[in-house]
Amino acid sequence: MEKVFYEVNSLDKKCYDKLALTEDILMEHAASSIADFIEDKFEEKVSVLIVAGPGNNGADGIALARLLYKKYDVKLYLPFGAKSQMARIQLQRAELLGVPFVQSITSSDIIVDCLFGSGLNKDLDETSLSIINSLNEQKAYKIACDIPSGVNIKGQINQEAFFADVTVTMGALKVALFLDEAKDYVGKVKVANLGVQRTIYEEETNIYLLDKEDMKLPFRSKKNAHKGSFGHLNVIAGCKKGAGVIAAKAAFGFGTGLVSVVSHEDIDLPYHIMQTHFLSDNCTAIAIGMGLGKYEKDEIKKILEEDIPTVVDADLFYEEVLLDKLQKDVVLTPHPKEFVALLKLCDIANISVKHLQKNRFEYVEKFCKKYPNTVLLLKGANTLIGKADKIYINSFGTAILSKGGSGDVLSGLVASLLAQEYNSLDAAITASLAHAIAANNYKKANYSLIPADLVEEIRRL
Ligand SMILES: NC(=O)C1=CN([C@@H]2O[C@H](COP(=O)(O)OP(=O)(O)OC[C@H]3O[C@@H](n4cnc5c(N)ncnc54)[C@H](OP(=O)(O)O)[C@@H]3O)[C@@H](O)[C@H]2O)[C@@H](O)CC1
Ligand SMILES: Nc1ncnc2c1ncn2[C@@H]1O[C@H](COP(=O)(O)OP(=O)(O)O)[C@@H](O)[C@H]1O
Ligand SMILES: [K+]
Repeated sequence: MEKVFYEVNSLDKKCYDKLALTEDILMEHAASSIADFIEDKFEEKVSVLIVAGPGNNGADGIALARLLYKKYDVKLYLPFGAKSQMARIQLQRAELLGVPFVQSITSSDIIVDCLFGSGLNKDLDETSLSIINSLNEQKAYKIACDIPSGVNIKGQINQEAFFADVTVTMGALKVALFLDEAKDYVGKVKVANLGVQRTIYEEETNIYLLDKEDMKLPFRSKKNAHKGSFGHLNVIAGCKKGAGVIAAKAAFGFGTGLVSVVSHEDIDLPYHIMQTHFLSDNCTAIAIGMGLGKYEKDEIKKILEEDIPTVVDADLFYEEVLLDKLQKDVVLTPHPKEFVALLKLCDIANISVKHLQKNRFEYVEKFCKKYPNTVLLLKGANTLIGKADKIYINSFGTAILSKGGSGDVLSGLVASLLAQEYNSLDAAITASLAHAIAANNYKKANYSLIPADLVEEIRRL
C-alpha cells in the first residue's frame, strides 16, 4: 500500500529545512518528471500546449516548457501572467531561451494543465472557468500537473475541473485525488519524486492507498482439512430474500466451508447452500442486514448479542438495535445514504448525502474515532475502509459495479472471510479488493454484469 496525505506543504518544508533543498530544486524535479513522462510516451516534434497559472503550479508548467523546448513543438499560454516569485523566475528563464508564447488556447496533441494546483483557494472566476471548459473540449492527450485545475485540496469540484488522462502529482499521493467526485477527473495517478526518494520525502500518515498485493485471497494450503476447517456462515435473510441469497452464494464461492441462510420462510436455494430457521450451533460468522426489512426486533437483538464475527449491511443502519454492537469488533458496509443514516443514529452528524460525498474522509474519521473497534467500509467509487485512526482507500472499483446486488456480493465476501477466521480489517480489505478487481476482469459489455458474473470472476481470481 502507498501513503496518502491531506497536504504536502509540511513535507516540502522538511526538504528545505532539514535537507537544504530549495524550492527551485523541488520545482525542477516536478517539471522534469512531467517532461520524462511525455518523452517516454510521445515522439519528438509532437505539439504540446502548456497552460500555466499565476502561482507555482504555473511555475512548474513554465519550467516544463523550457525542458521540452526544441524537442517538442511547445506553446506556452499564461492567461494571468506570472505572479509568484518562482513563476517570475521561471518566466525569465523561458523568455531568455525563446520559448514561444500564445495568447489563447491552440489545438495541440498534448495539453498540460498547470493552471492551479494545491493553491486553489476560491471559486474559479469566469476566465478560469472558461479556460477549463475550453481545454476540456479540446481533443488532445491531457496531463494535469499535481492536481487537475478546479479540484480543491479536499478533492471537491465546486464548479468544473480539468479532465485529465493522467495526473502527475508532486512528491506524494494526496487525499484530494481520491474523493469520489475527483475520480472522473484525475485519470491515472503518477507520483513525481521531488529531489529525494519518496520514502525520504514522506512522513507518517494515517491514510493508505491499497494495491493488488494487499488482497490476500483465501487459498488453501493445509492438506489435512475438511469443510468445517473453512467455517460456517449464517446469512440472515429478511423480506427481500434475494439479497441474502446473493450474499450466501458469493460467500460459498469465496471459500466458506458451509453456508446457511437463516429464514423463517422457505427459500429456493441452490443445493449446496442450506436453510435453517435459527442460528446454527457451529456458526463462525454472521451476515445480517441485507434485505432485512421489518424483521422481528427481539430476534435481531439476540443475533447481534452473539459473540460471533459479524458483517452488518443495509437496513440495519437505520435501527437503534445496532447501537450496542458498534462497541464491538464488527464490519459495517454502508453505502453513502446508509452511512448518513448511521451518522444520525449515532449522534455524530445530521448531514445530507451530498455533504457526505464532499467530505467522505472527514466523516469516516469521525465515525471511527467514536467507534474504534468497528471496521467501517464506506462504499463508493473509491471505497474507504476505516478502523480506529486509519483509513484504507480501494480505488479499483468501476461503474461496472453500479448495479443492485453488487453490495450484497460484497457483504457476502466479507462474511466469507470472517467465517474463515480473517480478522475484521483484513476481511474488509481483501473482500473489497477482490470485489473490485474481479469486476475489472469482467470482459463482456461493461453495462451487463449481474451478481452471478461477479461471483464467477471472483472464483477465477
Ligand atoms: N514547495 C513548493 O511549493 C512546490 C510547489 N510545487 C507546485 O506548486 C503548486 C502550488 O503552488 P501555489 O501554492 O503557488 O498555488 P497554485 O496552485 O499555483 O495557485 C495559486 C495561484 O492561483 C491563484 N488562484 C487560486 N485560486 C484561484 C481561483 N479560483 N481563480 C483564480 N486564481 C486563483 C492564486 O491567486 P491569489 O490567491 O494569489 O489571488 C495564486 O496566484 C503545487 O500544486 C505544485 O504544482 C511543485 O513545484 C513542487 C514544490
Ligand atoms: N461507480 C462505481 N465505482 C466503483 N464501485 C462502485 C461504483 N458503483 C457501485 N460500486 C460498488 O458496488 C457496490 C454497490 O453496493 P450497494 O449500493 O450497497 O448495492 P446493493 O445494495 O444493491 O447490493 C459497492 O461495493 C460500491 O462500492
Ligand atoms: K493543475
